[in-house]
Amino acid sequence: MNSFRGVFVTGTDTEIGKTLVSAILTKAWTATYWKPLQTGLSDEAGDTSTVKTLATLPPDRIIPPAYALQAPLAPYAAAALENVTINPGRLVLPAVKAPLVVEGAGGLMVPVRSDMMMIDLMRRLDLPVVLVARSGLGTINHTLLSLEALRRRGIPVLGVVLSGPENPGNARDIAHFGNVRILFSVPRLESINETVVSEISGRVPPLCVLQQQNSQ
Ligand SMILES: Nc1ncnc2c1ncn2[C@@H]1O[C@H](COP(=O)(O)OP(=O)(O)OP(=O)(O)O)[C@@H](O)[C@H]1O
Ligand SMILES: C[C@H](N)[C@H](N)CCCCCC(=O)O
Ligand SMILES: [Mg+2]
Repeated sequence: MNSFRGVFVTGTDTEIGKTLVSAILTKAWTATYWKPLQTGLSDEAGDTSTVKTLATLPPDRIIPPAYALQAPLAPYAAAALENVTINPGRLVLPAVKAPLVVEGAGGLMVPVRSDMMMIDLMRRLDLPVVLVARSGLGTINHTLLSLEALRRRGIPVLGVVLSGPENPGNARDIAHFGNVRILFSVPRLESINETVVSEISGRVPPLCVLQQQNSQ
């Protein structure tokens, strides 16, 4: 496992807060950010520009997407609409010194190719996973299902980040039943900017500490 190479940020859903969490982690670990598969550019500026702004990243700490597609769909469907073939050879870890924060698109079982789901890409990149989940009702099921899918494939999980209003009961039960660390929580934010990202990043444990804890 490329343990010290960084993490793969996935989530229990799309629009769950992966980009915000990726910005927080990139800031906290002075990491390099990469969103290999960006879709939905017809609707949004893209996660790369969001993270660049929120984490105040210099250009050399951003890797452009391998694929930047228009339709707000899974990469497999968005690529088909543009007659683009997603080449696995372009979905390999870039050779950078800093730790990488790699962000997926949507959740784990999102089609990338007819023979590849997002979870298969996580396996190929061989990075430990940070799983972003909602904090509220319904999240226990979604989170435990995601953890089961990851563990069945031998994909190490660094921990879970809960996004939304504080919910100590759900945090406790996810940690217990999922046998997983809650890395930190992101409250429901009125405004999202560099200051907030910097403040929350101060609560993130160092990457090397998390990976040492994971290897014990
Ligand atoms: N804690 C939060 N408080 C308030 N708004 C949030 C929070 N987290 C995320 N958002 C907002 O919710 C929307 C979706 O979040 P985000 O883009 O991070 O989702 P995502 O999981 O990265 O989605 P995708 O699968 O497209 O990458 C964004 O407008 C974001 O600013
Ligand atoms: C467009 C969206 N914001 C993401 N980039 C892609 C999400 C794909 C979700 C597919 C699915 O689970 O139904
Ligand atoms: Mg995102």
